[in-house]
Amino acid sequence: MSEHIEVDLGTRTYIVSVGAGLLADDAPWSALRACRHLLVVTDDNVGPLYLPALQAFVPDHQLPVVTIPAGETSKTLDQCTRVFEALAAMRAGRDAGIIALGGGVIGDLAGFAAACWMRGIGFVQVPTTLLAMVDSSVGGKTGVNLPFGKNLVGAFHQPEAVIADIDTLATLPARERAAGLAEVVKYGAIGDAAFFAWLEDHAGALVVGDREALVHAIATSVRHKAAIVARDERESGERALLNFGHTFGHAIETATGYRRYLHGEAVAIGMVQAARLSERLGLAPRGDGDRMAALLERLGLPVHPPAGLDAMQLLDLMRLDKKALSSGMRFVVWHGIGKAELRADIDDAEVLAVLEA
Ligand SMILES: NC(=O)c1ccc[n+]([C@@H]2O[C@H](COP(=O)([O-])OP(=O)(O)OC[C@H]3O[C@@H](n4cnc5c(N)ncnc54)[C@H](O)[C@@H]3O)[C@@H](O)[C@H]2O)c1
Ligand SMILES: O=C(O)C(=O)C[C@@H](O)[C@H](O)[C@H](O)COP(=O)(O)O
Ligand SMILES: [Zn+2]
Repeated sequence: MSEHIEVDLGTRTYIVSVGAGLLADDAPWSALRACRHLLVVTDDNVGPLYLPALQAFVPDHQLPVVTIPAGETSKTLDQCTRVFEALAAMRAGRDAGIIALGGGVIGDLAGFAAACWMRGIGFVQVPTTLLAMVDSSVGGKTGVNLPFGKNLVGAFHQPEAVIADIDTLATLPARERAAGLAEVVKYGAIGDAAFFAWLEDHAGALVVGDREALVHAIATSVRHKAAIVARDERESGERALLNFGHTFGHAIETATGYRRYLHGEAVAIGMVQAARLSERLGLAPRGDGDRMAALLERLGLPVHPPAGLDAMQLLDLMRLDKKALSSGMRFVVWHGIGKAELRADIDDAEVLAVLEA
């Protein structure tokens, strides 16, 4: 049984398919059927596991593949250049397409390469991590990191389709599953108190990778994201709520060289910091931050920032956040479980107090 969720963007509308066995049918191919050249981008964990399923559809020739070393430190312009070199070697034109097979690192990087090659070619997202299924494969934010900050070079470029085969989650390490659950908690925290309560009731099942619970969490998350993206594709307003916890989280990832924390782990810490900031400002009811931290901890996520990070350095990194305006930083503040708001009037001193706590 598969779920098909529409991301309604007019002529660029596409479907997110969530279900079992999708890699074994021709779903990733059908969206790119008109492409003269196809390139698969994957990483060195995912490729050996799931490339054979894609290759089965073209038994007569070897699929062109770029394999990136796994992990966040590969989300770079250098690795993106390898994709461009492969496209050039194939003599790929504007009718070429890319299949992004992997987690969010692969989806963001391959999507960015697709956005840039000849000013834009088609691509299909085939997410294989929970995080990529619930968040990164949907919505068209693509890009790479710089040492100065996360996703600083990027483009909005929507995929032609998203094929989330939940069978691939069977090989995903538990730590990676937990990282994906952080973004799932985010949807409940910013806009769906009933879903947040469901997550509290099903935390045990989610931690052990119960299929039914995961499918419900994925489909609910994708529905939330698809609806927000359809209303505000380019983050001129509401979409910024999806950045809850990310101003803090991205600064932590950057300050630790993209090595110490998975993105979802940094977001978990960042959401708790955003909750604490909101509590300090009297915006969130006291106790809701503790409730969120308790859920995240039960899901196996960190909720405290590491000791030894310099608060001023973090504040400086946060100033390069994409939500910032000439007037200063903007924060997604929290009004407690199920409600968040984008605000531009937050005093740096309050932020510093949270960073120093
Ligand atoms: N574009 C967006 O809207 C958006 C949203 C959220 C996160 N992101 C980005 O996504 C990235 C994080 O994505 P991620 O958490 O998927 O990380 P990731 O892509 O690094 O994948 C995590 C790890 O799991 C491995 N892996 C992937 N699928 C597997 C499978 N099925 N079985 C076994 N191993 C598997 C990978 O090789 C990697 O080591 C970050 O760069 C973040 O900034 C983007
Ligand atoms: O889709 C969005 O919009 C998000 O903000 C989702 C986030 O989970 C994701 O990490 C995103 O890549 C962050 O975007 P950025 O604009 O802050 O780089
Ligand atoms: Zn995120």
